[in-house]
Amino acid sequence: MVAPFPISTRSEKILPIDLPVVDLTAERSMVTKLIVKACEEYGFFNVINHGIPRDTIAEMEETAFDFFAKPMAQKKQLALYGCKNIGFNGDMGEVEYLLLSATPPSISHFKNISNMPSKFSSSVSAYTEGVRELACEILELMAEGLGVPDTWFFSRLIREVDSDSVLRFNHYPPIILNNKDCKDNHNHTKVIGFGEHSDPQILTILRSNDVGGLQISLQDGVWNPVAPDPSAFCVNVGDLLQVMTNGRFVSVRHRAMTNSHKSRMSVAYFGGPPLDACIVAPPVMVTPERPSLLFKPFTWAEYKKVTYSMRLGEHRIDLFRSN
Ligand SMILES: C=C1C[C@]23C[C@@]1(O)CC[C@H]2[C@@]12CC[C@H](O)[C@@](C)(C(=O)O1)[C@H]2[C@@H]3C(=O)O
Ligand SMILES: O=C(O)CCC(=O)C(=O)O
Ligand SMILES: [Fe+2]
Repeated sequence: MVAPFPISTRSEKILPIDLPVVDLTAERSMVTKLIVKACEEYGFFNVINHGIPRDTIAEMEETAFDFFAKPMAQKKQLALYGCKNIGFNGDMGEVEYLLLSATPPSISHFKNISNMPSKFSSSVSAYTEGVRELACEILELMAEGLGVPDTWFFSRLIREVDSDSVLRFNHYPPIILNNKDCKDNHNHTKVIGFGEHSDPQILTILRSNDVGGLQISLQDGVWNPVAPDPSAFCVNVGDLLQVMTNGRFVSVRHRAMTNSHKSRMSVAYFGGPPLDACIVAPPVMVTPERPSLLFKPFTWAEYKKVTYSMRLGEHRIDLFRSN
């Protein structure tokens, strides 16, 4: 019998890892070095002492849980709500979500969401402003660490009023499976909440509750579960940042698995540039190790169009490699 949910069936090795931890209050040159190393080796790192007030996070999380607890008929009235179908090309996962445009991150913007209490718009706005600022700060530290003379080179793109950023709330309800074939060798469920993919934008700032599920793939066929840390933000390099660093930073594939007993909730801010922004590495990223541009220049509109016409797990960045 075919299970009614996606289960990972390929033979896979599961190897838990600890992500690098970056303390934003540490000495600046140490922070920039650590970030650069983490982005080269893992494409992911955790940020602590990030400055976003605990209340801002707690309020956003509470309103999101309240929303997902509503009856299905009510949730489905909202065009921004999705359940099990991811994108428009047949991808499925054991997830329900809200997908909001995060540009511009102002209270008035989120007020336009019909049927939502004003508490939702104010808490989501405050959260979005916090994570956008955090993303900009991290992008400036990255530019500094890479020796890019204009330290606003990356952050400017998501600060622009017409930047194309997105906020996604993912809720993974618990799924209990008794069959031992549905567990990996670490006794985690093999039910896929959000399938394997890389994030297409510049930088992702992800936060989850204390339920694990995120796995990254540093090597083909190997999945590395990462422990959740609700007091930290998990930051990852998107495809565009890989292009703008001429391949020095890696946009690493990842996925989210469901838990057998607890609900996982994650909130991801995807910092994206304006649609007409030209994506190309600055001259300083062309070095003896990378003597030419690895990718052809393109606009975000061109890349986004390709991304949204493809399946979640496809390697879209390969289409833009220089010959
Ligand atoms: C299947 C798809 C969903 C997605 C658009 C796409 O065609 C391929 C990329 C997917 C992704 C992954 C990261 C983000 O969650 C997202 C919002 C994005 O920008 O690219 C999703 C897209 C989506 O859910 O619409
Ligand atoms: O829920 C998670 O931890 C990951 C979600 C994710 O990768 C995404 O929304 O792009
Ligand atoms: Fe992702």
